[in-house]
Amino acid sequence: MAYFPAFLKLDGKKILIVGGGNVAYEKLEHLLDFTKDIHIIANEFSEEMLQRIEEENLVYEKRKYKKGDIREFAVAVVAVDSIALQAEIFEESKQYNCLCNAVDSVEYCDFIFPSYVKKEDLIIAISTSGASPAMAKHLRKYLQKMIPNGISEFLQEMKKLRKSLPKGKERMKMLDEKAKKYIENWSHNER
Ligand SMILES: C[C@@]1(CC(=O)O)C2=NC(=C\c3[nH]c(c(CCC(=O)O)c3CC(=O)O)Cc3[nH]c(c(CC(=O)O)c3CCC(=O)O)/C=C3\N/C(=C\2)[C@@H](CCC(=O)O)[C@]3(C)CC(=O)O)/[C@H]1CCC(=O)O
Ligand SMILES: NC(=O)c1ccc[n+]([C@@H]2O[C@H](COP(=O)([O-])OP(=O)(O)OC[C@H]3O[C@@H](n4cnc5c(N)ncnc54)[C@H](O)[C@@H]3O)[C@@H](O)[C@H]2O)c1
Repeated sequence: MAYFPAFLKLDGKKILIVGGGNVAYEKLEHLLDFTKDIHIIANEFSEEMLQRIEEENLVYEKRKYKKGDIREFAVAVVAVDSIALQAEIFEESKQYNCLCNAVDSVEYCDFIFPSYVKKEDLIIAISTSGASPAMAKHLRKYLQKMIPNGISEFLQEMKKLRKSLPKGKERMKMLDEKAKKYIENWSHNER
């Protein structure tokens, strides 16, 4: 079965990253675009990871993962170089209703990280269902070049209009035409 694309609300949800290497750093960077409530446990941390942790004032522990560590977390990202530990934490996560992502095997993932383009309110998520993360990355770069930066202001304007005008067919028609026109003029909009 394919993955269901959903946008997860992280407010009030505690995130645990296990691992302090290159992949943990990439996952941390992506999570930081959406939440600061991140706790990290690893027996070794890379320099860049430690620097980012300090910049963001995150809680971290330099030690081995131990059973039960995920208890208080809503989401766990297991970025360690051991498939056995990824499997173990995934199994454990079921006991605590914790959503788990394991970086080496979709078998041990409740969800996978998409590649994404983010321009304030606009978020476009891309997934290849794990078939080719490299392809997801290049498709992201392609879309990033295509979408004008001005889209953030355009979305703000649309948001204001939606709030200020009364609900109904007329508002729907007007918003639909404005959005259609914006995309038709894509090439004239500032990149
Ligand atoms: C999109 C992105 C988001 C992010 O990380 O936030 C992401 N991987 C990215 C990059 C990337 N990852 C890898 C390469 C090397 C080239 C290649 O293998 O293609 C590159 C490219 C690079 O780094 O240049 C290697 C790799 N990745 C996974 C495995 C394990 C396996 O497949 O078995 C291995 C093999 C390890 C090995 O054996 O060496 C697994 C996963 N990686 C996913 C996400 C999930 C599926 C996403 C999907 O396809 O829908 C999934 C299933 C789980 C997860 O991580 O959640 C991010 C791009 C962000 C961006 O730039 O936009
Ligand atoms: N999903 C992806 O996007 C992706 C991309 C490339 C590689 N990978 C896979 O990700 C894995 C990690 O790669 P990396 O380059 O970050 O490795 P790394 O060796 O740089 O980092 C591994 C980290 O795991 C920590 N660790 C290991 N056992 C631990 C334990 N018991 N308790 C706490 N921490 C522990 C280490 O201290 C270290 O910080 C590899 O197995 C690789 O195949 C995934």
